[in-house]
Amino acid sequence: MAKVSIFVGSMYGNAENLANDSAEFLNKSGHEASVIEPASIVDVTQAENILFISSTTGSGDIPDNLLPLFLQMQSEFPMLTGKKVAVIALGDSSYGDTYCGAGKQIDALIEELNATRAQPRLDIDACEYFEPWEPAEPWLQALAKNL
Ligand SMILES: Cc1cc2nc3c(=O)[nH]c(=O)nc-3n(C[C@H](O)[C@H](O)[C@H](O)COP(=O)(O)O)c2cc1C
Repeated sequence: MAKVSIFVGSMYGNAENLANDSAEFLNKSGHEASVIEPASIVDVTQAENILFISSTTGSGDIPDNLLPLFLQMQSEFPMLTGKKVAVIALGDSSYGDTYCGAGKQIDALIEELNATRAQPRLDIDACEYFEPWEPAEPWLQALAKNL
């Protein structure tokens, strides 16, 4: 059993729903997952394992509800050494170069913070999947084994 803190960035609820469904799935898989919202830097430093689930807004930007935490992580730079961290990015490939920009920014930051990647990032394209759960489920199944 592993404890997983889920941090979510969402404008219109897609990533939010996926975060809640992911917590339920991980709990059914025998882990102890919860969506932390609003989250502060202390939630990050105290987390055992972390799952970021974020959509992209604007032009490759991080949603307003996750941005303060992201900026705080950038400025305070809490090392994530020894923590297993994974990222699910929601986006839309019709946005071109900024596709999944928020998830990519988070992914780059956790790399700099020396996190152990539990899984390669999952990018979910709204053009391809109407329902993000479809690609997320097998990815979460693999994550549940890696925790
Ligand atoms: C105003 C707006 C801007 C967006 N900008 C981007 C973008 O730059 N890159 C991208 O991949 N997706 C972009 N998207 C697509 C969303 O990330 C995608 O629809 C996602 O599923 C929304 O999830 P949410 O409801 O959790 O915010 C944008 C969507 C909207 C409405």
